[in-house]
Amino acid sequence: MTTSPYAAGPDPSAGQPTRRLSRQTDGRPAAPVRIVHLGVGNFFRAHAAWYTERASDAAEWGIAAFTGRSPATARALSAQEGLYTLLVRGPEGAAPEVISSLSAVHPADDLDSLRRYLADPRVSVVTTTVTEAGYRRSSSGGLDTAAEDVVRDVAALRGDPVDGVVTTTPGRLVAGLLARRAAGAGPIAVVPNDNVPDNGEMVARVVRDLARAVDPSLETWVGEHVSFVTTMVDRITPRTTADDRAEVARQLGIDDPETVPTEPFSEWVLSGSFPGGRPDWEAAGARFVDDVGPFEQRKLWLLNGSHSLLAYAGSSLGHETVADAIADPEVRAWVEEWWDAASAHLSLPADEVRDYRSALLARYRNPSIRHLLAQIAADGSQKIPIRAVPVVREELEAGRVSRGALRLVAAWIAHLRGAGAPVTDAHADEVVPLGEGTLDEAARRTLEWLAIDAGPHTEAVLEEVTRLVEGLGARRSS
Ligand SMILES: NC(=O)c1ccc[n+]([C@@H]2O[C@H](COP(=O)([O-])OP(=O)(O)OC[C@H]3O[C@@H](n4cnc5c(N)ncnc54)[C@H](O)[C@@H]3O)[C@@H](O)[C@H]2O)c1
Ligand SMILES: O=P(O)(O)OC[C@@H](O)[C@@H](O)[C@H](O)[C@H](O)CO
Repeated sequence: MTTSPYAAGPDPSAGQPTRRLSRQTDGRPAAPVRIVHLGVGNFFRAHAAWYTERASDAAEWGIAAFTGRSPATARALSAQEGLYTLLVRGPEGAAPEVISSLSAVHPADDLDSLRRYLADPRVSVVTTTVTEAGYRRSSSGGLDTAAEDVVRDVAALRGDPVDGVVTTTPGRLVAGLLARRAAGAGPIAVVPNDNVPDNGEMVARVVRDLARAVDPSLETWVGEHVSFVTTMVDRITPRTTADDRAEVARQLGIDDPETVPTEPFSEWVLSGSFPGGRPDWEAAGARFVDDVGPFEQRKLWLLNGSHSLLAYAGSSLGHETVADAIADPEVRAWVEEWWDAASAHLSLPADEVRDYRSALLARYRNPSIRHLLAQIAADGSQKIPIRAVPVVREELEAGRVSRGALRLVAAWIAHLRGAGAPVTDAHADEVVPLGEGTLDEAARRTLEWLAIDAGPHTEAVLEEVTRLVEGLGARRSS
């Protein structure tokens, strides 16, 4: 499906003439919009948009994508009529593919278009990829009703359910669902594609909480008309670099500022119903199962957990990318130790776990993927509780003060205390102070914030965490 379309454009690669993407020359018309997506980041374009492109019925399923916040991506993608290049980077080289499944791209604040799409009975799926922080959850998992933007959204929709101006993802979903209910447009599926356990129930909860706050009868309508699908998503997709854009120019003669680099591996496991229909995503390799839980636990603990360990421990040693960090024998040993701790609590056959671990090592070592540790380090407040804490707790329940599991917590504490990648966190005000003061104080405060109650092992856990933070510091200065 590699194509070479274009209208004249600037040249990003040393004098070589290049063209810009356009549908006229690409030859593929935009499919009718039947899917709405919120959050047009790189991952969505490497994953759900790619599966939709590859569905056997792709010509019937166009996506209207909305940015998460800023309008820049909508402007850039609209200028090329939704087309963009996916650059699949494997160890053997890079293969570009022009993706055409985005039929329209809108800025986040184009609420009229969002409401219009959701009021259309032909639209039957809403997907989201807005990062863990985008769902505006409180630490209890429900909607953060104290957050200022959430308070504003509730007031706006109470005051004007038809035109109220909202900014959060739950607010935008509820605004769209109000329009759908008013139009009698029928049932719809909401499909979150972020790395959050039980993400279907997670988004159901914030939507119901916000719906109830706006209009209790809407919560009932949501219960009857909206299916929340749970997913496990996997495809390592870094930020775009100038090299990616130049590679596309070199291979296809296209200047595509919206190029998205990704790896060859991809996985999408879904559970839930689609009452209004969906694309034939299985044709592209998606799997529909009764229970996503075991897949999700395997991926979140083994992949994302080790990613976070690499991000905090690896960056504190001066490594910049996943490939750099995993090449450091000591860091690799820490990853193996983390995997040993996590693997003990996975409900999957041992040989499957072993194969998954060795496949992960190969993916991390992929020399043509430049995945920055600083990107993975962002929003630890949302990630450590789901990536590290369950394994620490399982180990404690098995009577073990697990060095392999606690190192991830220790590495995050070192990060909060200034080591390695800078702290970028939606809850920085809350978590940066956790790392302040003496190391003992920081460890106690952080374990309490993470609700790690080690009971009789409390002092042993504190000692281990302190030793591990010091160990990282010692390696740093050696
Ligand atoms: N990149 C990967 O390798 C990968 C793989 C699997 C899953 N994911 C999931 O995808 C998410 C996005 O990753 P990405 O690589 O596309 O990142 P990205 O930075 O390219 O895109 C993030 C998107 O989320 C939106 N967003 C961010 N904060 C938001 C907020 N508070 N409210 C609303 N929208 C918000 C942004 O506007 C953007 O559209 C991750 O957080 C993760 O849960 C990523
Ligand atoms: O995307 P985040 O920020 O949730 O986490 C960073 C990485 O661990 C993650 O993006 C992985 O690359 C991805 O989950 C692989 O499928």
